Amino acid sequence: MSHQLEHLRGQVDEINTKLLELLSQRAELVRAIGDVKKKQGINRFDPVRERDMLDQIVGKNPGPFDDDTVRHLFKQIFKASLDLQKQNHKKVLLVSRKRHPEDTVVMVGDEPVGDGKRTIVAGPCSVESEEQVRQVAQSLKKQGIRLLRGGAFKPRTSPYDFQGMGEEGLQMLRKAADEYDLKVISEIVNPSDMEMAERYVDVIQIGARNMQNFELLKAAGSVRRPVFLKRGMSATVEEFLFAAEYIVSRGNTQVMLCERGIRTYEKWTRNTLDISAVPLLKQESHLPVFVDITHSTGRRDIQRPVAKAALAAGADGIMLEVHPDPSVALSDANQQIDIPQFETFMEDMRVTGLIKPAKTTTG
Ligand SMILES: O=C(O)C(=O)C[C@]1(C(=O)O)C=C[C@@H](O)C=C1
Repeated sequence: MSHQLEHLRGQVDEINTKLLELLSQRAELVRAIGDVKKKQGINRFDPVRERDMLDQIVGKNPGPFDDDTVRHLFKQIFKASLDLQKQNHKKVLLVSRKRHPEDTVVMVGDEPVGDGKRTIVAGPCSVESEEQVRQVAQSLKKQGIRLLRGGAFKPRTSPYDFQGMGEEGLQMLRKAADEYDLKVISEIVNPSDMEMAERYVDVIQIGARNMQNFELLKAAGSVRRPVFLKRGMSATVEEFLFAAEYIVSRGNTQVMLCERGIRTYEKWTRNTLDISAVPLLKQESHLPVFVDITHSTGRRDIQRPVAKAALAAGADGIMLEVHPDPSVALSDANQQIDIPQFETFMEDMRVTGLIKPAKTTTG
């Protein structure tokens, strides 16, 4: 490099440093302005002030930059300043990892979830009979799985479809779970049912259709049971986290998140599994993250690779539907797997090393 070029660059370096110092000083002042504005309830963005400043600056423009370029450069500074003011006042959510860097381990009775081992939640879409639930519970026990799911209150698209067995269904789930030392997870759709649900279930599920039912979320925030919150079918990841915040901000910190596919134009799957939501949720939040492989795909033939993808992407667990005879199921007959298929599925998961071998084989 010639001496002359070196010298000129040296001068530019010095100016860069000065500019940065000045920009940082400006940023501190702007931050302080932001605080004052917040206290006084004034809008952060002030186009009139920006226009005045630009006019003043351009009026003093000595060149060689033309006025438009100067305007553009300063507009970038105003924009960055505005962002800084916003950042300063953006509330850090309770569900955020910024607030709580360690993973939350949710205790479902004596069963930890989110502690590093992968958790499987399985069971029929709907509770249909004592025998049906019992058969599935027995199969879970054989696989060393502790969390039994089953729908008793079914929010269905059509009002003419099976609506679930209600409290009687919860009783059946409890009975089967107690027989095989399992934990019950079931969806509650009405805030006034929370108290009743606490008698039968170990985990309250909030379904996709209710993810933004704020009264239900508040009610779930007040119960002494962990909550399994499913992502709404059209909810953004941010909206999903805000829904979880509703629960946690009411005092219930035991929340698990479940990605269950979102609605897109794709028709070959029931929903589109948003696999990127898994690492995003793990990054942004400290709560355990699940993937519902049944609802996200709506088909049996791709459940295994999807389960593997979910676990490889960092999910703490997966949820799937198992029915003794799916072809006669009262809901979601096309997507549930039967018990032999479930056993093969579990075997495959173990071979990959993603799921640990079953501890218990009795029952
Ligand atoms: O002066 C203000 O009210 C500010 O908030 C500061 C500032 C700036 O960067 O100068 C930032 C954003 C507003 O749109 C206008 C000006």
